[in-house]
Amino acid sequence: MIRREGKVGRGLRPRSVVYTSLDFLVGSGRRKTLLPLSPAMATGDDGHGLKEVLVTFKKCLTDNQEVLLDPYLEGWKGLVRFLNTMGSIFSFISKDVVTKIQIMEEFRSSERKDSYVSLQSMVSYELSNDLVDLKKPGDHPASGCRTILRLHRALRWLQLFLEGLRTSDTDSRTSVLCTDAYNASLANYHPWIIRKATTVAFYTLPTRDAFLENMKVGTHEEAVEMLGEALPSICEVYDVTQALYSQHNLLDLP
Ligand SMILES: CCCCCCCCCCCCC/C=C/[C@@H](O)[C@H](COP(=O)(O)O)NC(=O)CCCCCCCCCCCCCCC
Repeated sequence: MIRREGKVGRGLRPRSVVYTSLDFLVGSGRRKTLLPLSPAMATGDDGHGLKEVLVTFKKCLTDNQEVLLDPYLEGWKGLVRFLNTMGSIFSFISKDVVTKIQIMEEFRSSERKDSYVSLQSMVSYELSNDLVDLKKPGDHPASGCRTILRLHRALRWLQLFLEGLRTSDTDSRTSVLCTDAYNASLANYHPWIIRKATTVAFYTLPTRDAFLENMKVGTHEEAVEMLGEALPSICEVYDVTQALYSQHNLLDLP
């Protein structure tokens, strides 16, 4: 049983994250139907630790600095599995990520799949074919460019949170680390209601020690060491994507 830091988590009954139309749907609201998840993705119980997940981001970058979409999505799927072990209060967040992963996977299995091999090829293909709503929502509400932008902003949160976790004292509160990382990144793009729900969910996060254990990487020291090894590739993927989006003026897509 994971020990919780705040009051909100007490008395929570674990339930597997199974998406139904009755669940609180957050996000664009453009896709109301979610495809069923594999049991591992739904419960988070795949027996793997966070190391394997974070290492996946290493595989994203090619020698010529292209970000490959398949490992990028694999990394996100692993993060969703991990998030699902944190309790059902986070299901509104994992649902949103799953929806975005599914949008991207559909591109990767469409007849235009070759245009979505990397973020660079996706940007080039979607822009040259006018497939992106640049100023306001229009005919392309779920373009690859805007969908990846949402995940890209979340990757910044992950980077800041993991760095906080890595460098903090043993008695630091994960809810504070998480809130600080959120306020410095994603919160700037979320409306009040999402910020509120998110901050409440953060209060249920386990203690730093329990969190490190849940990563299944070995001792706390080993977990911290692993974060130090994994973070540079996450930062690199973030920086390359940021430069790509900045170069094409895509950082504010609606
Ligand atoms: C471990 C605690 C996890 C805390 C997660 C912190 C991130 C909080 C994000 C809150 C998102 C709320 C849900 C809805 C968001 C959408 O409105 C919004 C905009 O999308 P739209 O333009 O299509 O409408 N979506 C987004 O901004 C994307 C959010 C993606 C959140 C990804 C969170 C991944 C969490 C992975 C946890 C893994 C932790 C590992 C650490 C060791």
